[in-house]
Amino acid sequence: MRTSIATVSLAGSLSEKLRAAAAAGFDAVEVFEPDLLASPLRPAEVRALAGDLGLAVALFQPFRDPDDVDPAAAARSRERLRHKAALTRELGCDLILVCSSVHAGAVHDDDELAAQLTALADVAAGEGVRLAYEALAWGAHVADYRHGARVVALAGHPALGTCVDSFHVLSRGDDPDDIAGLDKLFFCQVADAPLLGMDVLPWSRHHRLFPGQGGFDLARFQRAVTASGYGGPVSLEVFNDLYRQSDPGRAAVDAARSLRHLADLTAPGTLPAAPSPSGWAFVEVAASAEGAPAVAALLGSLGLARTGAHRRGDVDLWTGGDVRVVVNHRASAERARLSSLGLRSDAPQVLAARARELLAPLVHRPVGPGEAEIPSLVAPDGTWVQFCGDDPDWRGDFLPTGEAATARSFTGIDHVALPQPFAGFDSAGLFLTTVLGMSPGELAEVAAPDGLVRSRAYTSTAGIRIALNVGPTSATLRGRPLASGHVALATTDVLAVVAAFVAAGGEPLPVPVNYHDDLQARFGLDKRFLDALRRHHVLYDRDPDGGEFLHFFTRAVSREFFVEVVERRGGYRGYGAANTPVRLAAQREHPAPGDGSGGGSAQGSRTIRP
Ligand SMILES: O=C(O)c1ccc(O)c(O)c1
Ligand SMILES: [Mg+2]
Repeated sequence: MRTSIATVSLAGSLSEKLRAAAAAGFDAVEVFEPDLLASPLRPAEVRALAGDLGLAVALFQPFRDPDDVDPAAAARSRERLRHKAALTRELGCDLILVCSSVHAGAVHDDDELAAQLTALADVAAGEGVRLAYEALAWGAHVADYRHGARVVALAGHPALGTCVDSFHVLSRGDDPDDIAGLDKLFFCQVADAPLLGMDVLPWSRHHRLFPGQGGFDLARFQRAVTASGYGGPVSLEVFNDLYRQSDPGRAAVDAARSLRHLADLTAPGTLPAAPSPSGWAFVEVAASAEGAPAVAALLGSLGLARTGAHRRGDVDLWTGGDVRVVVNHRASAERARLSSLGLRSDAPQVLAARARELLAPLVHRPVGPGEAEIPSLVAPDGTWVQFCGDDPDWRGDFLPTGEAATARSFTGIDHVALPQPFAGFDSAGLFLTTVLGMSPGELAEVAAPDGLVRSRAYTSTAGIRIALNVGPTSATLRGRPLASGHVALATTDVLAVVAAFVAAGGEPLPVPVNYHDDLQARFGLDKRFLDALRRHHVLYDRDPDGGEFLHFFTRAVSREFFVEVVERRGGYRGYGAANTPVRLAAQREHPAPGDGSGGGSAQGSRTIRP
C-alpha cells in the first residue's frame, strides 16, 4: 500500500508538514490549497522540497463548486480550473480533487452536471491533469459516492474519475462494498471518526480521526477499495481540531501508525503477527528521593514487602500475593508516578519487531552482568512498556532481601490508569490498540469539581486493563491537577485488606457521608454491609447483571500516584465510573503532599455568602 497524507491533517507551515510526513515514512502528500496559499514557497519550490524529502505530490485539493446553473459562472469555473491545473503541474502532480457542489447555484440535473464536468475534464486534460470527483456528504445534489460515480460514468471522459473518502461514505451509513465495483477510482482518502449524533459538516471538519481511533469499520471500506483494483496511494485526510494544534512530527507518526495497522487489517500478515501480552509482570513507580519513602510506606502498609533489591541499587522490588511493584529511586522530577508497565509475553522479540514496524520508539536500557534484556518501548505519554519473557526472568535482576510479604491477599494487578495530556488521549489510545492489540471500551465522561474528565479503558484478551484519563481543559487553565495515575490491585476480600491497611497505619481516601447515604437509597444494601463500607471508606457499584464492585483508594502520594484496591464479584466488568466524581472531589479535598494547587481546605475556609 502506498501511503499519503493531506497537509490539512498536520499543524505547522507547509514545509514543516512535508518534513513531518517524510520523517514518518509517508510516500506522498495531498497539498491542501490554503496551505499553499499561505506558504512563502512557490509551487515549483514545494515540488523540489517534496522531491528532496522523497515525497510525491499525489493530489492538489480542493477544487470547490465546479458546476453552476448560470452558464457565465460555469465558464468562470473552467477558467479557474485552467489556473489550478497549471499550478498542479508546477507542483509535480497530475491530479486535482473536485468536490461535489454545495453552493446555491449547484446543478441538479445529472446530464447537465455530467456535461459541465466533461467540459472541465477537457480543460484539465489540456493541461495534462486529471480530475477526481468526490461526493461530499453534504453536497447539494451529489452526496453519495454511487451517485458521484454514475455522473462520472455519464461524462465518460478519460480525465474524469472518482475519489472516495471513507468519511463521506461511512458518516452517512452508506454501504462501502459497492466501491469494489467502481472502474474509475482515481483516489482514495481515509479518515475515522467517533460516532457522534451531529450534523455531518461540523463532524467532518472538527472530529475526524486517524483509522482505528474512531467507530468506523475502515477495514471493510479498505477491502472494498482493494477489491476495485485501485493501486494508487491511500491518503489520510483528517480534519481534527486537536491534531491541528499538535506537534506535526508526533501527529504524523500517529497517522503512519494508523495506516500501517489498517493495511495489516486489510491484508493480514503485513505486520509481524505477535501474540498479545499474556499478563502483568510488574508495574514500576519512579520516585524522587523525597517521594520514595512515602511510596515505601504506602506499599508496606498494604502488606507488600521489599523482597528484592536491584543489582545496581536504587531500585526495589515490592511483592505481595501475585503483585509486583518496582520502585525506582533514580527519578528526578516528580515525587512519584507510574513510569513503566512490565507485560509478560511469550514472544517479546516478535512484539518488539511489530512495535518497530508501527513506529513505536524502542529504548535500550544498559544491561549489566546477570540482567535480563527486556525489549522496551515508549508510549506517547512517556510511559515505558516492557515485554518480559520467561527466559531469562527479569526477576533475576533483583537480589533477594530476605524479607517476606505479609499479605497474600492480592490476586494480581486489576488495572492501571494513566493520566494523559489533553491533546494526547487519542494518540495514546491508538498506541494501545495497534501496538499492544488491546480493545477500546466505551468512553466514560465524569463530572469532576473542575470540569469533565474523559476516560476510556482498553482491555486485552489476557485480561490486561489500562485506563486512559484526560482531565478538563479548564483545570489545566486554572493550574489544577489533571486526573491522577494509579495502579489498582485486585483482591477477593477488600474489607479485610482495608482493615489491615488501616491497622498498619495506612490512610484510605475519605469518602463523604452523603455518598454512602445515596448507596443505601440506590441499592438497598444490608445495613451491616453498608456500615462496613462506610467505616472503611469503601465505594460500591453494581451492574445490571448483579456483578458487584467494591473498592477503596489510598491517599495520594503525589498528583500522579495513588493505589486503588478492588474486589470484583459476579463478573463485574466496569471500573466504578459512577464513583469517579466522588473520588475526584475527595482528592481535591485531600490533595497529595506538595500539590501546590490548593485543595478543599482553602475552599472550606472561604466565607460562604448567601
Ligand atoms: O470539508 C471540506 O470542504 C472538504 C474538502 C475536501 C475534502 O476531500 C473533504 O473530504 C472535505
Ligand atoms: Mg475528502
